[in-house]
Amino acid sequence: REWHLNDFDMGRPLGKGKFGRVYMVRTKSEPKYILALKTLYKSEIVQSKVEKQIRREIEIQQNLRHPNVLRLYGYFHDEKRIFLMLEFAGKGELYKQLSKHGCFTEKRSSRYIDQMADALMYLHGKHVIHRDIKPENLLLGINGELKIGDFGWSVHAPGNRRMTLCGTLDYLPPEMVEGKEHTEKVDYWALGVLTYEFMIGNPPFEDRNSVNNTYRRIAKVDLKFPSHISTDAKDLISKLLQYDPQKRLALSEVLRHPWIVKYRQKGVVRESAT
Ligand SMILES: O=C(Cc1cc(-c2ccc3c(-c4nc5ccccc5[nH]4)n[nH]c3c2)n[nH]1)Nc1cccc(F)c1
Repeated sequence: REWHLNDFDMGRPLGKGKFGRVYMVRTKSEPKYILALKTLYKSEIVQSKVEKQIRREIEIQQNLRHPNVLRLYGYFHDEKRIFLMLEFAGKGELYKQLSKHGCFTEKRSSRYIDQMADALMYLHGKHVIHRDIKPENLLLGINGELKIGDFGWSVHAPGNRRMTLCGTLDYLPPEMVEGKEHTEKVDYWALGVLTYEFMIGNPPFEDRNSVNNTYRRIAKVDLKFPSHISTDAKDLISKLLQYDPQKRLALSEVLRHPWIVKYRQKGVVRESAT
């Protein structure tokens, strides 16, 4: 069906995404749905020459259905703007929780990584590489479930698009730092970085003062753990942060890893990844 801006009651702003703002809105007609309406300005999209990327992101996200992937229900536009009807995530942005707590407990981190691995298995099953996994792109549903919210850099595998290195380098694997061909295995590396950051509060190869040194530390896999990290957690992270993409632990193995299994919510039935 065709949607228009006047189908919605406007709520409060939820955040400033890239290229535009996101508002909490509700449909006027029954059943009243709450969703996150993202506005993208056509002028900005044209100026930044990202039209193709936005089209790809819409096309990818519209066809994804997974409990840990934020839904894109549809979109519409007027002469100046494009409007995206995105799923409303009841508990907001994960990185705000991470900065509020500093870091998460092993149990909370393990449950998030369990959900991430499930979502990534689903995406890779559709030959979608995310390529931009980081706390800023994750949202939390009303029951605290994790939702991957952004596909700005996802491509159909295998990708080797030269990407402008905007944003953090912390999640880049060696093969992308070295501009080599990359596959879905870049997401395995990022999953390792994410696990580390959830538990320690900062990414493993970060050097706040020098971008070059972050590159160097990534290429060297210069991985150090604080003493309080459990052996199981260190084992999983080390098996994901392997220089050689082929050596990285497969997602199916992540889902069976002791550090993931021991914290898995009892009685939670996992929808088998289709
Ligand atoms: O730009 C994004 C990603 C994106 C998602 C969001 C976003 C931001 C916030 C929310 C929220 C939300 N819930 C909250 C609850 C409390 C406080 C804040 C909250 N934000 N729910 N859903 C959201 C979605 N901003 N940007 N997707 C996109 C872009 C272009 C094309 C396309 F198909 C998708």
